[in-house]
Amino acid sequence: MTTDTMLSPASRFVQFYALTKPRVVQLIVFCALIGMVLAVPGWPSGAQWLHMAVSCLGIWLVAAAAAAFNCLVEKHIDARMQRTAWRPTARGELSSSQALAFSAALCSLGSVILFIGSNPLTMWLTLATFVGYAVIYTVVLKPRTPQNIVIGGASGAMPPVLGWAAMTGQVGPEALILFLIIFLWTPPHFWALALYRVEDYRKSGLPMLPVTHGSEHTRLQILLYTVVLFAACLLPFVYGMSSWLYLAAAVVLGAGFCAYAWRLRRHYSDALAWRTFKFSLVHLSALFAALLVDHYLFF
Ligand code: HEM
Ligand SMILES: CC(C)=CCC/C(C)=C/CC/C(C)=C/COP(=O)(O)OP(=O)(O)O
Repeated sequence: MTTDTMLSPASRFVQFYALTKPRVVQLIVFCALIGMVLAVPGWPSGAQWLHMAVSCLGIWLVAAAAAAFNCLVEKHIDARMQRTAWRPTARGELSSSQALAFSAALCSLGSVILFIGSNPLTMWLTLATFVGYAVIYTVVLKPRTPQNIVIGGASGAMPPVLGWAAMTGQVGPEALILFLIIFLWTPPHFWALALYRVEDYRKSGLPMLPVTHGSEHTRLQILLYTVVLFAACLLPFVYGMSSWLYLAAAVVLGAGFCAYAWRLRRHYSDALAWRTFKFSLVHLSALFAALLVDHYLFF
């Protein structure tokens, strides 16, 4: 085993970077950016682009800090699950103090950037989101209730609210509509993954829905949430935030998610659950991309 002193700086960087759950945080920041874009009528000025970039950096840093704190808190749980056992904290390659210092540094830097480069409200809301995910979800809810990801999903749904606040200094109804969409998207997103990882979660001792209530109940919940999500995704058009282009995307993507959920309910397979999980990522990414394109074409 490579000792700490033998690790190159690049290898050490890779270890710390892995704690930030980069691909998750990438979509988190993209959703925050869409909140920023929708808050600014028309094409942004140079100063507004700079403001967006600085705000995205601050949000990325705090989200990365939250993910790293989650890895620290769950290192023993991660070590018991095949999907997460590779993580540097689970393998003991990074100590708890190293992970804590890394998370604290990212969170502090991100907070200062938001306070100075964006506005105090955005900093406070982002810190509240950090606490919501890293403490309320990870420490309080996750080990105790199968509703952990529904309640904890509120923190994951905050990015568009943060983006809107960054550009306006307030929280508008448009931002809350985007919050609702991600809030309703999270349960089918996660429960599809939890279905094919159910044995992993059973070993971990975590009360995820497929473990506590079984596959059939979970698949019904996924279907119910995707149907409600379909309706919620129409709200940007109904509220006048978006036009026909977005509506078409919302209908096609929402119908696709409902179709996956319906098939999963009727004929379960791990392969279909995995494809449903992967489609959830396509759904949210493409939906928010449609908001972006629609905004610049019509607003
Ligand atoms: C409490 C809410 C959420 C839970 C419990 C959850 C759970 C998960 C889990 C367990 C994975 C697999 C990660 C891995 O195996 O490394 C995952 C992947 C992912 N999640 Fe979520 N998620 C949540 C919310 C979100 C939100 C709000 C977003 C973005 C807006 C998001 C974006 C992603 C992405 C992009 C991936 C793929 C990561 C990869 O391919 O490595 N998730 N999610
Ligand atoms: C702006 C800001 C502070 C954002 C924080 C929100 C955030 C980072 C949400 C991440 C969502 C997510 C991947 C949860 C999975 O956690 P998990 O512990 O269930 O996943 P795991 O089992 O893969 O560790």
